[in-house]
Amino acid sequence: MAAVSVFPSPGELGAALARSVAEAAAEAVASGGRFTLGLSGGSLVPLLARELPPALSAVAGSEPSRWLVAFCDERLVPPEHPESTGGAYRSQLLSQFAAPPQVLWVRSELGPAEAARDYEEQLRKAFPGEEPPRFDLLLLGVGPDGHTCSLFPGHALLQEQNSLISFLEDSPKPPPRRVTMTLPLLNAAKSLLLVATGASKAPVIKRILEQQEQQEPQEPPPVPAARLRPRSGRLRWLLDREAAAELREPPGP
Ligand SMILES: O=C1O[C@H](COP(=O)(O)O)[C@@H](O)[C@H](O)[C@H]1O
Repeated sequence: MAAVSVFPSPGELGAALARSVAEAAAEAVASGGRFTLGLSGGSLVPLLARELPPALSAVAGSEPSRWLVAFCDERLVPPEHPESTGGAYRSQLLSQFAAPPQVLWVRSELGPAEAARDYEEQLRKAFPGEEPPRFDLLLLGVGPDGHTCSLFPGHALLQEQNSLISFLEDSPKPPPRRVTMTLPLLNAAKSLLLVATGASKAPVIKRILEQQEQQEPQEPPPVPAARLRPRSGRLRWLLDREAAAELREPPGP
């Protein structure tokens, strides 16, 4: 069963999220020399930009210069476009680091298929000998429809078994052209942290947690985020009170 923490406000959730990232970074660097982190876009960007720098200052050994950062999905728009996840992280978060991490960028100037192929190649090079690569930590969001990364309900990409990275040109949420990590890569991670805030997410959070709790489902759960079941890693949800409003017995922080 997934671990679920509920916070009184998005601010308190953000502080706890940043602390968890800083602690995971220090632990990974101490044991393996580097910290591999996957970032999602949307509401996570401003949250991390505000909370992560101070949290890193408080945890020794968590310096970003020892990190490898990748994006869990990317919208195929120019980096300066307001919808670019990489562009948003570059201007809002990475620009705050004195010594930046190594970053795997999705090359949005390429067509979708070529951008996905190039990004998968970058990933494989960054994790030599690991099949599939196992990120230390992936930070994931979830939309009100239950999508996570750019994996949308009912989309054929949910069936992908072979590629680590795939692309779509028909995202129901604009912009339509995107590159995304696939379920085999996501579920290989050592740790997944799912973050959701706001009342618009409450109904889907209830559905996801119910679907995730099924031990051996007959069918793969229809909601994409409910298919996050790390093979041997940890999965933890961070919710604010509004997103957790429909849970029967909301847990505490
Ligand atoms: O389109 C996307 O949506 C999800 C959820 O975003 P949020 O703003 O509702 O948190 C996000 O995780 C993903 O990276 C993004 O491309």
